[in-house]
Amino acid sequence: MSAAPDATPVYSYLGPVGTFTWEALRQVPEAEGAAWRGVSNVGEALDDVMSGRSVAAMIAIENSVEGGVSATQDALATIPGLRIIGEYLVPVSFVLVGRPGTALADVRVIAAHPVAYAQCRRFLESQLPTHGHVPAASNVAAATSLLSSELAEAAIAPPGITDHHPLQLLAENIGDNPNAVTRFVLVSRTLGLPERTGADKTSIIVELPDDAPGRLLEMLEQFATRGVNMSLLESRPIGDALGRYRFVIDLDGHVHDERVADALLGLKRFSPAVMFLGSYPRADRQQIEVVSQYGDDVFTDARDWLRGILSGEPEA
Ligand SMILES: O=C(O)C(=O)C[C@]1(C(=O)O)C=C[C@@H](O)C=C1
Repeated sequence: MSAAPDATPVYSYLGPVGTFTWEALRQVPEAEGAAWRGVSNVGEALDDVMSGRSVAAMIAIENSVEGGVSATQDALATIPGLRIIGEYLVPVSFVLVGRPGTALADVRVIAAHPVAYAQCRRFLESQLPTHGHVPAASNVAAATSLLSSELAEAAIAPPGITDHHPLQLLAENIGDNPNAVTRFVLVSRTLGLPERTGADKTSIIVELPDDAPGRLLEMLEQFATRGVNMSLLESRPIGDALGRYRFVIDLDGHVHDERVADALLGLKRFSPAVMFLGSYPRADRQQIEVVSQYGDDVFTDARDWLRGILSGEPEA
């Protein structure tokens, strides 16, 4: 799982070893026996994929407490050609660690990954109300920074960090929500569209044509009128002016499902910018229940009927 001989596929992930992103990559059977490249941020991971340095990258996309990871959503919206090919869930919990001999009362500054920091607010506000925060590239990087720098007295890290580094546990289970989960996606440019499994998700990013009243409803109607359920809808600023947003959307189903394909065609006619980010198996492998009126055969029958009319066949 380290240095890559020429033909060995490389997978990029937010390193170093032991991050939650590393945990997510351990769930990918194809990455076993491949070379793993630990990088410092999402941009670097995606750059590896775009340049061909790696076949795929694992990146965090959403946390159940903190919401969407904006760096990931914005990168996927602006880098064309990237495709999500898999989804993975990792339960996340956090500990506070310091250099040996440190007491909780000594802590003035905490090193932490911003997404981890945001998930530990309650503990920090009650136990260390006057602390400062230095951002770290990852949870493990936050912890190891204590060993090479005196910038912070403590770090937010994954449980188990003290098994691998000479650090002292200051507090356990400091996350606001004991059931917190982070959702990761495996992103590639070259590994093809995953097959339909019946338990799939499709991710897209959509812009509205203008800000006329009812445009958002018009976008949502594309799904409602085809029986397509949404499991995620988030807005992100486009960035060129105040009040302009793009929508990050997850749909139940695969682009090979007729109802999903038809909804995408409707969206494409309506929106000036639709980005297809991929169809891939859901992490929970839960089969999607499709109302019979939106089954594949209903769409193909309707198409056959129209084809008959166009070719002049008499109606049966
Ligand atoms: O620092 C890590 O361990 C990571 O894998 C990064 C990351 C993230 O980017 O959201 C992953 C899960 C946690 O929610 C906090 C941090």
